[in-house]
Amino acid sequence: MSTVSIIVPATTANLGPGFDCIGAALSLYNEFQFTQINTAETTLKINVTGAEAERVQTDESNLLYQAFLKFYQHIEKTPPSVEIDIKLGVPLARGLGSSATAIVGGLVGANLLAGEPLRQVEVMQLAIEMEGHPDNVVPALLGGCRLAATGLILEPQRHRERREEWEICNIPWHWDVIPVVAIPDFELSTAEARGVLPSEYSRKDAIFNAAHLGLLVRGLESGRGDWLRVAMQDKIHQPYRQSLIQGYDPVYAAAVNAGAYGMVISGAGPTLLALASTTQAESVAKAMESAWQEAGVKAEAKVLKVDFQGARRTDVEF
Ligand SMILES: Nc1ncnc2c1ncn2[C@@H]1O[C@H](COP(=O)(O)OP(=O)(O)OP(=O)(O)O)[C@@H](O)[C@H]1O
Ligand SMILES: N[C@@H](CCO)C(=O)O
Repeated sequence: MSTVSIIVPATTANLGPGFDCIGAALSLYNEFQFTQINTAETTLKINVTGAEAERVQTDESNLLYQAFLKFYQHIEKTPPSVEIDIKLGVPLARGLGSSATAIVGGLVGANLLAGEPLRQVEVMQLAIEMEGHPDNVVPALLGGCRLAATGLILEPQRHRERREEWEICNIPWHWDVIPVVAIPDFELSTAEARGVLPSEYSRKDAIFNAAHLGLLVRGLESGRGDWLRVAMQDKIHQPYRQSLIQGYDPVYAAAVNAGAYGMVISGAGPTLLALASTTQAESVAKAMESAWQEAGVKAEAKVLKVDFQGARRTDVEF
């Protein structure tokens, strides 16, 4: 009987101007344990613990198990019978990549149980295909802050039109840029938050986001607050989603007045992410939590760290 235990970090996607292309892994974790059971027919048992455990499916529709099945389908092998233990540490539908932890966790767990027939880049490709955008699953798998660009590779010599490949680059994160998340007690599904976005944008908005994403990358790398203050703005998703998050404006004002470089929606929300210096992070967290409570919303603010390791085994010492 084989068992593998892994943890997968939460992630915050977009970081303002990097819609669907940049994200960072954070020090909040979901834990997954897979125990292979030797039985004739394929059976499944899923146990879920932690806050909101009752919200996670325990049958074959479970997203972690769906990723597990996708892996075995990809390697053209019959999936083994398995008992899965899920310990939740990442809140659901809050913009912290809970679905990405399930997709990455299912694929990584299956790869480990199967003796690692796939390389990490192949697992990453399957994860992006499942989620539909790279900015949560890539940092959840690899750790750190990651920028993903898809290059359409022309292969004229083979008369094949295009092969889409992802180019992933690590974005160095300065030690004095601290992620502060304020997690409200209401939810906003990614599907709903994507549904309010326009399908086309002006050239002016496209140029605005291109410039601000470049400045964001340099600001994260250098720790320069003057660059981050300007960089954390967006024309692609924030203007359409802010109204879905009750209290956005007062929480933004409180965060900046408490010394944050800036504040954005974490992923598709409703969690709000502020970036602050080490000395300001705690006061920014308190200010965001108080502002939301004054707006009538119960929220919990946490000063986190960037997780630079990504999904990893916890049952063996390396
Ligand atoms: N740890 C988990 N294990 C198994 N399934 C999960 C887990 N987390 C989320 N899911 C499932 O993934 C699906 C989407 O979850 P959720 O609503 O949290 O994702 P979302 O809308 O993408 O929001 P976010 O990714 O910001 O958390 C739901 O069916 C949920 O049950
Ligand atoms: N880029 C995605 C992230 C979802 O977590 C969105 O904002 O819809």
